[in-house]
Amino acid sequence: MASAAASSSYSFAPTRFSCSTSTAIRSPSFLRLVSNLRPPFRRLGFAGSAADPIFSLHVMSNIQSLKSCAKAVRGVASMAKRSIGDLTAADLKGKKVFVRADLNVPLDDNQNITDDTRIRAAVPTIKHLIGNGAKVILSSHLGRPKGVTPKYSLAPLVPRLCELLGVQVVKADDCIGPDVEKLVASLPDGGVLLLENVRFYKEEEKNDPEFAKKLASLADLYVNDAFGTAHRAHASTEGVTKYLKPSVAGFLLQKELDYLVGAVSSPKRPFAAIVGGSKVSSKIGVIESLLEKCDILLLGGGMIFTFYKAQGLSVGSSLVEDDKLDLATTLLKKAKAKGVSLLLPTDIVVADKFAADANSKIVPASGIPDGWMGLDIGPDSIKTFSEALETTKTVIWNGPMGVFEFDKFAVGTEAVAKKLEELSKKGVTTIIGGGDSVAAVEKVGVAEAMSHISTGGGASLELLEGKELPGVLALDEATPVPV
Ligand SMILES: Nc1ncnc2c1ncn2[C@@H]1O[C@H](COP(=O)(O)OP(=O)(O)O)[C@@H](O)[C@H]1O
Ligand SMILES: O=C(OP(=O)(O)O)[C@H](O)COP(=O)(O)O
Repeated sequence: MASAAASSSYSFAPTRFSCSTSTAIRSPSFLRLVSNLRPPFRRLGFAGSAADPIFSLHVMSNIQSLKSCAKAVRGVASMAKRSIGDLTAADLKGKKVFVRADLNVPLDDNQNITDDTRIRAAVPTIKHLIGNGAKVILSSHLGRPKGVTPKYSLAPLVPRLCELLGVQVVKADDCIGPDVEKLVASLPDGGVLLLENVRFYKEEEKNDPEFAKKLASLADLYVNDAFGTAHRAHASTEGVTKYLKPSVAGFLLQKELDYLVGAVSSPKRPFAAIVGGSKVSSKIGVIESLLEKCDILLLGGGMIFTFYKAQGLSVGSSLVEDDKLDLATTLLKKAKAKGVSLLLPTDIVVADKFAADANSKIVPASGIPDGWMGLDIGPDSIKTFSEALETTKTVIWNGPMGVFEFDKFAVGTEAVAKKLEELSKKGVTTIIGGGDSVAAVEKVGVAEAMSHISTGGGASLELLEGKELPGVLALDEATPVPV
């Protein structure tokens, strides 16, 4: 399992080259390869910005240099998935495109969007389709409804979508059926129709073929940009691809794969991974997989106490998984055997109870008193971790260093977030692998600085574990690179 990501069947290789073709490529590794080419073999035009890095690199180059790039990239990634950038304007003009996005955003009690990150992340793909005169049929789930549930309607998303896209978005009351078909038929080129929550049908999560066929019948081609749901084999993420060709990746999905597979599989070194969060059991796969690739592994969060106990230290009333002590020992041995520098915190902030107003003190890792629980890493550990990260070129972070929801125990997590901001500004590739780490960098206000922040918690975890995502696997394979 550990090396699965490196040899994954979906990845970031450029999909086709020809002497006269302008090929859109989005891949940090590819950018590095191309930037290493000497002029006159390099003529590059960039679109996008570091702050909104849907990298779009248009390479118009000498065929010989493209062949050498292709060869080198193929050495890293075996098979690529076809992406929206591979479709020409003629492929899109006037076509009905079924776009599966993950617009599963948090709403408050008044149905106001409290974080629109996922909507903003879906915009580049939709705008590209609008700009090329396609008719966009936009689909998503929201929450986990059991049947039709007004609270989970996608209606509250319409104003924000209109605002971000700069066009009128028509909202359907269903996602299949005659009324939807009529709305699709009246959609102008460049128009956007938002279907109702696809999970209002139980057939969606069952990946029911008949339901998938009904969704597919609405459109001419399929774009999957729902990275956050790509680990689900549902009708709108997987089943539909059997009935709609071409089925390609959107810009967001492509970018997530570029970073979480591409940059992690062939990182600029030294490559450091920071793994935290609550339990070892939820991160075993990630740690094992990253041990195959990284040079430095920094561990924090609740999981460290299982490692300490495995080494014979007292952990007081800290979170421990007693059934994972052998595993912790195995992971420590594996790191040693692989020459990975695995660092555990040397000091801990302990609390007398699990509460925001708990009494706290800093103790060495070997001196956790009975009745006290470790809720954050201490200042010495922050210093050691910061120094270890100083010379890195790529850093991936998954899981907070402590109970960052309580301000008193958020110091370690915030220090790591700030260190990553500093490194990012120096050109280090910084990847935040979804989940609570995203909340942490947002809380600290350093999200903008990061190279990539994943929009999928579960999906990014599965990718980092080296698992293949059904929503990605189902997409068309890219045309092999002619060399
Ligand atoms: N020392 C600790 N003791 C108990 N819980 C912790 C500790 N450190 C971190 N946590 C908790 O871990 C949770 C996040 O864990 P996890 O879901 O594994 O991370 P992520 O969502 O980033 O993948 C947070 O709610 C945080 O409070
Ligand atoms: O929010 C999501 O996942 P995440 O909480 O793991 O990031 C996705 O929209 C997937 O939702 P699901 O876990 O209900 O399939």
